[in-house]
Formats: sequence, structure tokens, C-alpha cells
Amino acid sequence: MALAYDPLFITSDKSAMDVPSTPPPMMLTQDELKRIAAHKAVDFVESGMVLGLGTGSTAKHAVARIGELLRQGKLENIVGIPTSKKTQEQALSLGIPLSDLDAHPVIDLSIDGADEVDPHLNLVKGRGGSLLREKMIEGASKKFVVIVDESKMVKHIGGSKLALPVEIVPFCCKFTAEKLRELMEGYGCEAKLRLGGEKGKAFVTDNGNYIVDMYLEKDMGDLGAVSDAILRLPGVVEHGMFLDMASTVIVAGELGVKIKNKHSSCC
Ligand SMILES: O=C(CO)[C@H](O)[C@H](O)COP(=O)(O)O
Repeated sequence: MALAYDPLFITSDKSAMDVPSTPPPMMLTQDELKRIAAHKAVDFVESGMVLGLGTGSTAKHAVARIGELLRQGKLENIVGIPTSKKTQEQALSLGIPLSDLDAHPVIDLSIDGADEVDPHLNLVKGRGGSLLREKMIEGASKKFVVIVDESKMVKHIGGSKLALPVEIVPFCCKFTAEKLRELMEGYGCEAKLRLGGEKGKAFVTDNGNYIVDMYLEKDMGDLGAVSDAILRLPGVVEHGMFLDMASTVIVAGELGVKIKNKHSSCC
């Protein structure tokens, strides 16, 4: 008989983190791990909250769970602030009341996925293309809970050969992409305009912008300095490094769920 996965077994302090939470359970798919992390995050949601609703295959499980609890009457008076048009559609289909940052400039809790998480809880986000709205909404949140499966945990963000996304204005996008490449040359950077729009054209964000994916060979070192330098380039709107923003990261893995809190998370 397969062993049951025990999502209630949580490790949340450094010493406990090295201890397997359960015997190896049955193999779970990556999507099942994402759902487990998402449901755990929704435990933080209380009636009356203004919620930032994230984007992506992990966040969609959290949005679905919030919709389910509303339908069951276990949550009331929730207002959701979606981080993308896609999430807006999902939330509307579930009957979650929606608003925006103009009406609700302070958000109680945001829940969202991430592409990479380092030991200091710095993140890379935006491989799904919603980094600008995510950063605005999650930056306006009193608490930002990140939900990931364990494949997203890295030693250094941006150094995994996966892309660091940068949102840029469409005007002379090749020029801006080249400026980004030059800026990041010291890290072995290749800068590619993201495709995937209509007829093989550039991918267009919800804000009408483009994305340059920067593939780096080396760790960035001083992330704050790199962040500032990228943001100083004319034509750049925002980048996908979310530094010092996450309050909590919930990591679902084959051995259980780990909760990492800011300031108690590091190595
Ligand atoms: O930043 C994002 C979208 O802009 C997503 O949160 C990130 O890409 C993670 O996605 P997924 O949960 O599908 O792995």
C-alpha cells in the first residue's frame, strides 16, 4: 500500500528543516506539490481580507481554493486584486469579488508562485510574463506568501541557466535588449526577446510591453546593485528580481511541506 503524503507535517525552523518530515511518500507530480503548497498558503487567508492573487500554474491552485472556500461559506467579504488578466478571468469565473490597487492601496496578503527562490527568500518571477503587476501588488502587501514546489529552490537566483525576465517598452526593443546584454556582459549574458505573440511575434504583456529574457552564466553577486543598474536603463519598465519582498515561502516536496519565514530562513 502506498504511504499517505502528510501535508500537515510542517517543518518551519532551521534545525527541523533537515529532518525528513515523513517516510518517502508515493511519488507526487509537480502539479500535486504545487497544489499542496497553494492550499497551505490559503490557510493564512481570513474573512474580510484584501488579497493579492498571483499568476501561474501554482497560484491558480490558490485562487481555486479561495473560490471553493467562498462557495462553501467558509470565507466571507474577500476582495481579490488579480496580478494578470488570466487570473482576473479565473477569479471572476469563481465568483471572487475583484478590485484594484487604486481602490485598495494596501493589501493584507498576497499569494503567488515564483520561478526561483534563494536561501534569503529573494525571488525570480516573471517567466509567466506578469512580473510588473505582480511586483506592484505584492509590493503593496502587508504579507507576501510565496508558494513553490522544491524544484524552485536555488542557491543563487539568476544563475540557473533559466531566464531573468525584464519587461521593456516595445519602442526600439532591439536597442534596449542590446543595452541590457552589454550591462550584463560580465555575467555571461545572452539577452533574447521573448516570442510567443501572434504569428511568432514578440510576447506582449498585459501592459502592452515586451519581455527580454536574460540568460546568465554567472551569479550576479550584489543583487541590489544589479537591480538598480537594470532599472536605470531607459526603456526598462521592471525586472523579475523580487528582492526582500517575500514574508514566507511555502515549499512542497516529496518529504513534506517546509515553511520558511523571512529573517529565519537563511543557510
Ligand atoms: O512569476 C510568475 C508569472 O509572472 C509565476 O509566479 C512564476 O512564473 C511561477 O509560475 P508557475 O507557478 O507556473 O511555476
